Amino acid sequence: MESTTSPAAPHEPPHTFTNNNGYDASVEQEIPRTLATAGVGSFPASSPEPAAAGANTFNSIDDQISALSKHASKIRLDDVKGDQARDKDKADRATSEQVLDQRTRMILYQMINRGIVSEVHGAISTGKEANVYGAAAHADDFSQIHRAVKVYKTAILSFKDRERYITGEHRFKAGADKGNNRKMVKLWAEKEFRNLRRIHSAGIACPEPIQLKLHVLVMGFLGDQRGWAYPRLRDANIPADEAEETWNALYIQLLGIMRRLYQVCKLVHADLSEYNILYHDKRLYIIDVSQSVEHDHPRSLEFLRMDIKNTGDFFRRQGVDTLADRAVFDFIIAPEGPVEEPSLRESIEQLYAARAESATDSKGAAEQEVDNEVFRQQYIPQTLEQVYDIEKDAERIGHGEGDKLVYRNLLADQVVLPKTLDGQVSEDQLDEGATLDSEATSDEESDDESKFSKGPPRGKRFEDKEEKKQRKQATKEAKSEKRKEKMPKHLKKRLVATTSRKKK
Ligand SMILES: Nc1ncnc2c1ncn2[C@@H]1O[C@H](COP(=O)(O)OP(=O)(O)OP(=O)(O)O)[C@@H](O)[C@H]1O
Ligand SMILES: [Mg+2]
Repeated sequence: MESTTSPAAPHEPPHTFTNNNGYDASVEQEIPRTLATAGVGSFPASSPEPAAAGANTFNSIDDQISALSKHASKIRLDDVKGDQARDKDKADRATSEQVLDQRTRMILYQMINRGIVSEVHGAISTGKEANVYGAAAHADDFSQIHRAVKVYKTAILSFKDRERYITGEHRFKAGADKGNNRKMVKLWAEKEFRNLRRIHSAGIACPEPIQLKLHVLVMGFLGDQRGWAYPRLRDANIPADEAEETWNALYIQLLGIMRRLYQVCKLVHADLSEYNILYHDKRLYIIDVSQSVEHDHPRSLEFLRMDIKNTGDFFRRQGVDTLADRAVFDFIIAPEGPVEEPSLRESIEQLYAARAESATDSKGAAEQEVDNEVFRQQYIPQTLEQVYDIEKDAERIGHGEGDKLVYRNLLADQVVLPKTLDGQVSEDQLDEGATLDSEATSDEESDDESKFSKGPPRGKRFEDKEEKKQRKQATKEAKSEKRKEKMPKHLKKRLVATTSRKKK
């Protein structure tokens, strides 16, 4: 059994878990204490609904609260052991911070009621922005499985720092109210959920997104049967005798993931490091994707460069002979080339081979570091409008020096030139007033990811005013034409009734 005293220990489950048998008896005795923190008896007699709501509404909310409160004993957060081995400060903080507010509790009760989770227990991790709790659930065959519940903190200021990830992100255009913390946090949770869904469906190892309600996200648990979460890559316990080989392979695996993330999911992680990758059995799992941005984010390439630096630094510290940051960057954003394993791995191997053949190979580590530094300082334009001196760059291309441009790989890509990828119109464009309302989308949201597909520049702000007017007029006329052809309701009813009678 893994020991929690080792820095490489996975997160310890807070309760002894027996398959099909829930948690051991010692835990049950703690319930009264939890009930007290849950404040079950102290739910307001009536909910602070608008005055317009009638007495019936109050009653039904009361009924709902008392019905859901029966699940109070299934939330037991007192026992926080998860982080102790890894970070004592964090574990201390956990004890004071794990008390959930009433809104969060109600969301969890509702999820328990719907069977999304059957119990929520101690924190796997407590952080500045979110706590992640372990949870149990019943699988389709009634066996017990584990889930993870990420609860974003609604009363935090640190989300304000995140503004750089939002500005320019089209999915945040509607609904982002930077003055409203709760709303912002809800958007972050929603963003993480959507990103996870996209990453998961691209076959990249990550938690399976299961359910989202406001600031509470339920996902698949990355850990073993007994409820031990996999360690972060930073804490991975790799035996010394296979360290070199394993670290090299993991580095190559990660480059493949980054390219796939960029090309298939159209995302840049934007906080990728050994802290946001979990490790198990030679496999990397990508987590914490709430800040991940789309291609059209004005700083996505800058974030990509940062991800390359952070992960490269980590692997260099493990003794891996890494590729130059610029080579990795080019590999990830090149529109041509494979996006599937094992071809991804093969093309990385080719990069190593090409490096070995090239004249620059004689460069030592120090020189490579200089190259990396130059690359990190370089300005990366994201769109044509941002190109600093377009004439000069065009001249360089004319002189056959196009390959010196940082954005050369983007020249053929839709990121730079505002053209349609495949003529698809994105959902955003269809629905001007689209909001990222998780309440409306979480439960019933279809798996249709077309709203994320890249079309021409987002929004109708690129549209000419006159064109816009004409378009609106045309839509209006088309609608009124359609109305003319519409069969009056009473006639339609009669027709339906007679034809169905005939069938019988
Ligand atoms: N699906 C999961 N399964 C198992 N463990 C998880 C899962 N998701 C997260 N964790 C654990 O919880 C920790 C925190 O998760 P995450 O990185 O998503 O939160 P965070 O946004 O970084 O929180 P903060 O920034 O506030 O620390 C991770 O390092 C990982 O150990
Ligand atoms: Mg994290």
